[in-house]
Order: sequence, then structure tokens, then C-alpha cells
Amino acid sequence: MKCLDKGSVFWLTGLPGSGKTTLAKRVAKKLSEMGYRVEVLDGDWVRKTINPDAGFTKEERALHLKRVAWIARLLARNGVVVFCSFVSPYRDVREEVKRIVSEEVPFYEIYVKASLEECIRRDPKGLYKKALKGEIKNFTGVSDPYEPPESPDLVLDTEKEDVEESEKKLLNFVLEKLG
Ligand SMILES: Nc1ncnc2c1ncn2[C@@H]1O[C@H](COP(=O)(O)OS(=O)(=O)O)[C@@H](OP(=O)(O)O)[C@H]1O
Ligand SMILES: Nc1ncnc2c1ncn2[C@@H]1O[C@H](COP(=O)(O)OP(=O)(O)O)[C@@H](O)[C@H]1O
Repeated sequence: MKCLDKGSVFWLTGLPGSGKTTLAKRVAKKLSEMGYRVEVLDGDWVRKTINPDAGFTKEERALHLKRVAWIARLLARNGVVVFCSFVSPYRDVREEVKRIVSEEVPFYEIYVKASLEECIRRDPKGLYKKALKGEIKNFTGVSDPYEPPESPDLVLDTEKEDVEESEKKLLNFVLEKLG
């Protein structure tokens, strides 16, 4: 087991279906096999467990993500490498999240990039289909905004790269930052 004095927070943002969960989980598994202590905080899981009261208005997303930021900060200050995979569509909310985390531990913003057309084509949970029929309100990309990062620490272009390439890029970035 590699005991880091301090971990870091790797925050993955992108449209639903862009590849956040897939990449966070695959890289977390690799790091765990290498002996690091790792946690993945993922939108679906946090909304089922810690924040079952969270909705999808801007205010509800902001509160949900700020709680996640505090959890990630506490884990990372105890040596855990933390992956946060959340749509996190608003720039100012991501800034707030970064402010909370980076007061104590390193924070990296990772843009998991894929066009809306590609995400609709993938539609891994069938939610775009419902949103396009008007069955889900405030759905990011369809009836709610997504504000892409202006200066992310890393971009993973999952439309151009296959899963293995994006995974390798993310793993290399994380290992470099962990030193
Ligand atoms: N209205 C609406 N908008 C966006 N996403 C929606 C919505 N309703 C349900 N879902 C599903 O919930 C996942 C997003 O949760 P997050 O906690 O990541 O969202 S946020 O960061 O608070 O914006 C997201 O999961 P991912 O596909 O993993 O991104 C969606 O599948
Ligand atoms: N380079 C890539 N990186 C990650 N996922 C990819 C990539 N190319 C295609 N995909 C596919 O896109 C989908 C992404 O789904 P998911 O990880 O649940 O996205 P999100 O968590 O952002 O909603 C998966 O079916 C995955 O196989």
C-alpha cells in the first residue's frame, strides 16, 4: 500500500454520456492495483446515497456539488486519491468547488469532451431519448446548459480517442501529478 501524505482531487466534468464514469472507474482500478488508496465519487452513486434529496436546478446541483467537494477534500487530506465524476455543468459552481478543495489539497479539472450529437448517439442510460421527448426537465445538453471549461488541466476527447487511449492519458496525467 502506497501511503501518500496528501492525496489529490481529480474532478471530471462533461455531458451525460461523455465517458466520465467509465474513465474514473478504470483509472481508479489501475491505481488501486498499484497500491494507492483511491475513491470514486460518482453522480449516480452520490445521488442514491449521500444526497438523495438533490434535484437538477442550478441551486440543487450547486449544493450537491459543494457537499461532494467537502467529502473529496476530507478524503484527499488523508492520503486518498479522489476521482469526482459529475456533469457539473456550471462554470461558477466548478470554481466554488475548486476553491473548497484547493484550500487544502491539489485540485485538477478534467474536461471529458464529446459533442452533444455523440452523447445522444451513445445514450448509455436512455435518458437523452426521454429528455428529447420532453419527459425529463432540466436535462443537461437538451433543456439545461453545459458550460465547457475554459482552461481545464486536461482534456480527454472521447469522441476522437477510444476508451483505452483516454484511460492511458488520464492515468499518465494522474501519476505525473502524484509524483
Ligand atoms: N436533468 C438531468 N440533467 C443531467 N443529468 C441527469 C438529469 N437527470 C438525470 N440525470 C442523470 O444523473 C447524472 C448527473 O448527476 P450529477 O450529479 O453528475 O449532475 S450534476 O453534477 O449535479 O449536474 C447523469 O449521469 P451521467 O450520465 O453519469 O453523467 C444523468 O444520467
Ligand atoms: N474514449 C472514451 N472514453 C470513455 N468512454 C467512451 C470512450 N469512447 C466511447 N466511450 C463510451 O461512452 C460511454 C460513456 O458512458 P459513461 O461512462 O456512463 O458516461 P458518463 O459517466 O459521462 O455519463 C460508454 O458506453 C463508453 O464505452
